[in-house]
This record gives sequence, structure tokens and C-alpha cells, in this order.
Amino acid sequence: MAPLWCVVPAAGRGTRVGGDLPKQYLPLAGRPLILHTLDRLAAHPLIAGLMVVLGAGDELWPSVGLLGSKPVLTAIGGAERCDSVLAGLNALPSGVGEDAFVLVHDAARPCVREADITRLIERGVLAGGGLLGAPLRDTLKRAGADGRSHETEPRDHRWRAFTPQMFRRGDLSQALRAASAAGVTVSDEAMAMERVGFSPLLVEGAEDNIKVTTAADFALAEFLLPRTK
Ligand SMILES: Nc1ccn([C@@H]2O[C@H](COP(=O)(O)OP(=O)(O)OP(=O)(O)O)[C@@H](O)[C@H]2O)c(=O)n1
Ligand SMILES: C[C@](O)(CO)[C@H](O)COP(=O)(O)O
Repeated sequence: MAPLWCVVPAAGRGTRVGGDLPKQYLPLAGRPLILHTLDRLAAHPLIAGLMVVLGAGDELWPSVGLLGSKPVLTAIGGAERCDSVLAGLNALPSGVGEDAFVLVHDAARPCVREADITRLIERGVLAGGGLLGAPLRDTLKRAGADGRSHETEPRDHRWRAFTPQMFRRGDLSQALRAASAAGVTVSDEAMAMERVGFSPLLVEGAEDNIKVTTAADFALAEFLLPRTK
């Protein structure tokens, strides 16, 4: 199989973490969070190159000092994650055809496992596209504005969505444009594809592929990093 490009949205502000710096540049085990993610992606034998999507006016990227033999390009993202992903897709090299599969992986998920990426690619290609995720394992409550549980919802057939997600470049670009034109902010690539009638394959991945979202997640990610190689 020909190696794929991976778009890495890294243009968020990390508001839920707080602080002055976007979370992707905060230290995790002594190095910027984003560097762990990019190193892991670049080391994957089925990944050809990285398209890192940065925030407008990002002055920190040059100091990241990513080393390696694979191409790393950058693009400027937008207000929402979906805008950033579309900007990254648009900026991919012309050699990446519309029919080529591309991966999208959050900069904020540094603990992704090589084996999970491989499984997503192998199964996703046959299915026309898919995403890593995991079935819900907890009882699910519907909360009211009063902070009380008003209903217990069925958890059957409910999955949490992770990244990477993988689709054909042209299909995903079109689906993201369609959502944007309709004024819908999709929270992941699969949602954009679902809206145009495609049913992405759910590929079960490790639950420790966490998204660093709050300050407390840094300690968890630091614990997980050496255990998820
Ligand atoms: N406009 C945006 C928003 C998010 N992202 C990226 O999408 C990934 C997942 O988003 P999330 O965890 O929500 O990051 P933030 O938007 O930075 O977090 P917050 O919502 O707390 O500000 C991150 O790698 C983030 O940098 C992006 O590229 N462009
Ligand atoms: C794409 C994603 O990682 C799937 O879980 C997630 O939705 C991105 O984070 P956000 O908080 O929705 O921007």
C-alpha cells in the first residue's frame, strides 16, 4: 500500500487547558506536546508526510525543531477545527490525488499507537474510509439543567470517536465544504461524511489514545506515553 499523508490540526487555542500558550506547545515529558504526536506519526511506515495546520500568527512552531526524513508542510487554520482540517487538505501537495486516502489526526492526541494506525488504514481502505473509536463502556445519563440525571440512555451501538480518521481527499474536502455551506460546525471528519450519506467504518482502538483537553490530562498523557508505543 502506498503511504498516506496525514493532516494534523494544531490551530486550536487550548482554552480548556487555560494559560497563555496553546496546549500543543506546553511541555509534556520535557518536550512540546505536539512534538510527541508528530514524532509518532512520522515514525509510522504507512505515513508519507505531515501537513501541520497552525494558528494564524503562530510564532512558536519554528522553535519546535522537528527532525526526521519525512516531509513536514504547514498551512494556516481557521476558527473551528473543521476549518483547519479543510485548510490542511487544500494545502496538500498536488501529487496527493483526489482519490488518495488521507489521515487526519489531532495534535492533541500524542498517545496514539502505531498498531491502531495500521489497523485503521488496512480496514479503512477496504471500507472506503473510517475512524478509530471505542464503544461506550459506562452507563449513559441524560442531564437536565438542574444537574440531575433525568434518564438513562441505551449505550448499545454508541461509540466515542477518536483520531486518526481516514477518508479520500476529495470526498472529505467536499463533505467539509458542504457542512460549512450549510452553517454546520462538524466536530470530526466522520460527521461531515455522515452528512453526505457515507457511513464511516468504526475501527476499535485503544482507549488510551486520549485527547489532551484539560490541564489534568497532561499528567495522564505523561504516564501513558511510554506505555503506548
Ligand atoms: N480552530 C481549531 C480548533 C482546534 N484545532 C485542533 O484540533 C484538535 C482537537 O481540538 P481541541 O482538543 O478541541 O483543541 P482546542 O480547540 O485547542 O481546545 P479548546 O476547545 O479547549 O480551546 C487540536 O489539536 C487543536 O489544535 C484546530 O486545528 N483548529
Ligand atoms: C475529532 C475529535 O478528536 C473526536 O473525538 C474531537 O471531536 C475533537 O475535539 P473537539 O473538542 O470536538 O474540538
